Amino acid sequence: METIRIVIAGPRGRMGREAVSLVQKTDHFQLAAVIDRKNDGGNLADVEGFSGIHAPIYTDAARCFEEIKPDVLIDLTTPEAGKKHAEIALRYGVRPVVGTTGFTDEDIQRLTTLAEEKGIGAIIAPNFAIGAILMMKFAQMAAKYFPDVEIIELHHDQKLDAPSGTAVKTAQLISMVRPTKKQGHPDEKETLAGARGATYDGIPIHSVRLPGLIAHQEVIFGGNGQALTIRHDSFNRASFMSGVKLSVETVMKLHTLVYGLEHIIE
Ligand SMILES: NC(=O)C1=CN([C@@H]2O[C@H](COP(=O)(O)OP(=O)(O)OC[C@H]3O[C@@H](n4cnc5c(N)ncnc54)[C@H](O)[C@@H]3O)[C@@H](O)[C@H]2O)C=CC1
Ligand SMILES: O=C(O)C1=N[C@H](C(=O)O)C[C@H](O)C1
Repeated sequence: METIRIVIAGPRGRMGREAVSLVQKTDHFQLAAVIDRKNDGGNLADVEGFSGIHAPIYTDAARCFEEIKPDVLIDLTTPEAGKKHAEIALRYGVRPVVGTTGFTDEDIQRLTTLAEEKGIGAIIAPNFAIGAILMMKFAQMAAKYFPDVEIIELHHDQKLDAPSGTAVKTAQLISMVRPTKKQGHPDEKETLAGARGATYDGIPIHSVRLPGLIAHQEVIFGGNGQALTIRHDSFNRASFMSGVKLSVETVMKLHTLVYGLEHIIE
């Protein structure tokens, strides 16, 4: 198998650390460089917690891609940085695998157009965990029979974006198979603003943020005299890594942008 040269943006973050470790232990992956907010010009090996892992550090994505010419960028940063990095990567012919969430439909459309112009692959994956992909697929299946649904996503309290990328993606998949409808009583009123949550195409989404949590989601369907709950839990960030590995391998064979691993995991 040919070696895939990878740049990781956000290596010191919770997900970035796992990704560095994944690349280190995968024979056909090579950590070519990292993009970090600090330590420009330094080496990852000199950063606490990365002893023995040699990779040049860049704060400027464009300069990194120009000098390193990697095959793939794995971005695990913040919504603002992730959008910028993905766009610069595509402009330099580097295939982005974006785990960072908080992208709007317009962001995804812009990156899709750019990937098409460049004729190279890109993946935006709101969730890399296989169980989460299945949860979303099962939810889409169930929505054909249970059109009334609410999503509750629960995450650690350091998360920047709400609702989660996974919750938005779940709502998008559900709205593909059910007609738009207003749920609840037609005359319902919130006596406390936000009580009924955010809505995506009429689907309420509720975001919980608490210390101690990692990443969890329930999709609750209500029907006549019955309810169906589909739940997924990530108890650690290693749960996302098989999806990161698959995405890096797959993006090398793509010529367009894929949004969501449900298109890859059949
Ligand atoms: N797709 C998936 O399966 C998953 C996605 N995520 C997403 O991944 C992203 C990162 O999550 P965490 O690791 O928990 O966050 P974190 O806050 O632990 O890490 C983010 C890292 O990005 C770095 N960063 C910020 N701006 C930067 C810039 N301009 N250049 C380089 N580095 C920069 C920060 O210094 C930090 O080290 C979030 O958007 C989160 O929603 C998280 C878990 C799973
Ligand atoms: O920030 C996180 O932690 C996670 N973010 C992703 C999301 O927004 O859906 C994926 C997972 O839920 C963990």
